[in-house]
Amino acid sequence: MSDLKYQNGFGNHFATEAVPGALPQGRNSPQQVALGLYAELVSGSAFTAPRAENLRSWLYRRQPSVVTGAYRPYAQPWLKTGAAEGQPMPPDPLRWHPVPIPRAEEQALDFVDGLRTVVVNGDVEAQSGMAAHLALVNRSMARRAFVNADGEMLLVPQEGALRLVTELGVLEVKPGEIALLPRGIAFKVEVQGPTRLYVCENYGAPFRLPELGPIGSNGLANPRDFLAPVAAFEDGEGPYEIVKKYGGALWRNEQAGTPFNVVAWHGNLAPLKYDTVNFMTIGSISFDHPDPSIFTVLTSPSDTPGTANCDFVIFPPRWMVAEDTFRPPWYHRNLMSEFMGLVYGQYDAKPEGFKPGGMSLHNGMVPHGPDAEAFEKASTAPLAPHKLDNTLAFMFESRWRFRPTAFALQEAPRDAAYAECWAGLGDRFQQP
Ligand SMILES: O=C(O)Cc1cc(O)ccc1O
Ligand SMILES: [Fe+2]
Repeated sequence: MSDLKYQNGFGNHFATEAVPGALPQGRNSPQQVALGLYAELVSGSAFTAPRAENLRSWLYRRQPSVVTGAYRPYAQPWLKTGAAEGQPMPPDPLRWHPVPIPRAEEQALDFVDGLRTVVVNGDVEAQSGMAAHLALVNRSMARRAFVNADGEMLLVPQEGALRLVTELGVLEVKPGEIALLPRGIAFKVEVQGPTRLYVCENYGAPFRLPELGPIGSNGLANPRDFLAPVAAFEDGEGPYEIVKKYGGALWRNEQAGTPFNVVAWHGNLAPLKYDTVNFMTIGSISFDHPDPSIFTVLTSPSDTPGTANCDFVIFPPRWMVAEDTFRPPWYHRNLMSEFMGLVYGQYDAKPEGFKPGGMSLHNGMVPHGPDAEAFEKASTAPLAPHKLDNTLAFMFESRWRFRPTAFALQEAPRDAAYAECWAGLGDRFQQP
């Protein structure tokens, strides 16, 4: 990893130039931009969105993005979009073991070709819903960029580090960190070896920090820990391939030069990275297991208050101190649908069966909770303060039911015996 520079602060209005004097001062679109650059505005919201939700950045670049070729369809049969491309969903809990990362000699996969959609919901044309993908990657993108006009992408690396070259600069992320790439911003993914990541593709309202209510003005994910890149552009000759996701399909074209030609930019629409070690967890210091919403890092609201299009929730290392309390999650059924992954370590509700790199799906109103072994242990454990350490699980939680893809049901290593993990929960009623 190199010593990249970053700018701090979720939602900040950043200003950065890779060459001194490139950024216009006092106006956005002077008659002539310095250094022969072109001005280009990228909006992540309607122009008229309320100030608190308005997202846009000004890019000063060597050529504007209109200088490109015509698009033709690009085949990526594993990439699916919206509920319509999912399979019928049984009302069962589902779980998968880690999907192996193919060896580069067997099947070379970059980020675009390595995407495997696991679950989908919503409708991309209605700007609502999301997909959870895996990306199984063993090769860097070289003169190829990806642009997702269908949604913003939240990357959760699980194995292997990523170098993300974006129009707005370079970010490096490793397991334990996440990256948020705004809709429509070109990026490419460089890897160092076999790499697995979870990806949330959010068709809905952009992710933002959750309201804190009575928690107050600090805590959970603090804004200053989100890092944006500084302006950087690449040199190098030769054509570039642009792969664009647009309307649920992939398209490709060739253009003469690199899209990573932005010499300066300013604004609040920017890729971000965040290290989950900076998440300030809050939990019970008296009794009872709180709702997992206390672990929300980012939320994409829907048009119903408090009922998210998608919440990104983490289960990081933390102390368990609650008295006279069954400390793991309770048994439950929820309106919301829960897709989970495990970056590393053990998850307290499923210490053995849920593997790092694996996935689980508990859709709306599907009962779930600790497996029989976890129940037994937690029901009899001494309630001394206990650190859940070396662990990071996460959840993409959505108001819309997820549909698994054909890949998830037929290709991925599904744990066919998942439901048996609860079979040992016998009737223990003691009639007085
Ligand atoms: O089901 C799960 O494992 C996720 C979850 C965790 C928790 O602490 C409370 C509720 C919940 O859905
Ligand atoms: Fe749950």
